[in-house]
Amino acid sequence: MEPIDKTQQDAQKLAAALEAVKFIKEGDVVGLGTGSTATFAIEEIGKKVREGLKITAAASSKRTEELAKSYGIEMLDLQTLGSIDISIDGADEFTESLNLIKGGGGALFREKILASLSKNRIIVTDSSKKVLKLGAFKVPIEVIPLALQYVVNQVEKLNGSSILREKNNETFITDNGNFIIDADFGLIDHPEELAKSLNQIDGLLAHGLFIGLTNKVIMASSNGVVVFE
Ligand SMILES: O=C[C@H](O)[C@H](O)[C@H](O)COP(=O)(O)O
Repeated sequence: MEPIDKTQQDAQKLAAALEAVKFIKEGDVVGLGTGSTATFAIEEIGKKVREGLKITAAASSKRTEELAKSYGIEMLDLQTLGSIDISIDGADEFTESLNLIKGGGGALFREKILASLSKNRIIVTDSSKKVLKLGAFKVPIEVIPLALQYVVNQVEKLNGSSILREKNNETFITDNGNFIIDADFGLIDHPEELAKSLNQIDGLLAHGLFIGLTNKVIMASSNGVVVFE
């Protein structure tokens, strides 16, 4: 991980986002991610739409939906979409094998659906997100409220300790009306196995381990833009 300050980080996020937007073609259905890096991409797409680019898009969160609409991007309903041509999203951590942790902003479930529907899945990041092993960033897990304690118990059986996410001293509620627990598994040696185990827990709607859901990571660094694929 490269140590960078906030200004450098924002410049890198912008550089990665601009690079990713170049992959969008006329007529594409575009999946729009959530978070500060995805926002740079959405702003750039909005600019291109105003210049005449014809695309439609689907959003991974209510925040993104509102933002995209404010830029004049024509939005489609994710619920009825059969496929997406290209999606651009951020990540909280990634490895060179293109495994990710996502969900720092709580949008992981819709982001996973969006990625699963997408033919070309691009992740945009600054250089602080690149790690050798996932897990320094706690794994966000969206939980149906009724199943909270059950899911916490099951996560403990997988050697994870959970914290219920709060925002402004209140329990954080996702766009889907659920809770998020942030689970600490330490550094994760086998993310595929952990993801499979988490998938089996009833009441767990989605976890932030994105395994095999990425085609390309575009990372900006102090040495320029690097693409992992
Ligand atoms: O739920 C939020 C998403 O997974 C974000 O893409 C992720 O947290 C990265 O956000 P940012 O670009 O703000 O670091």
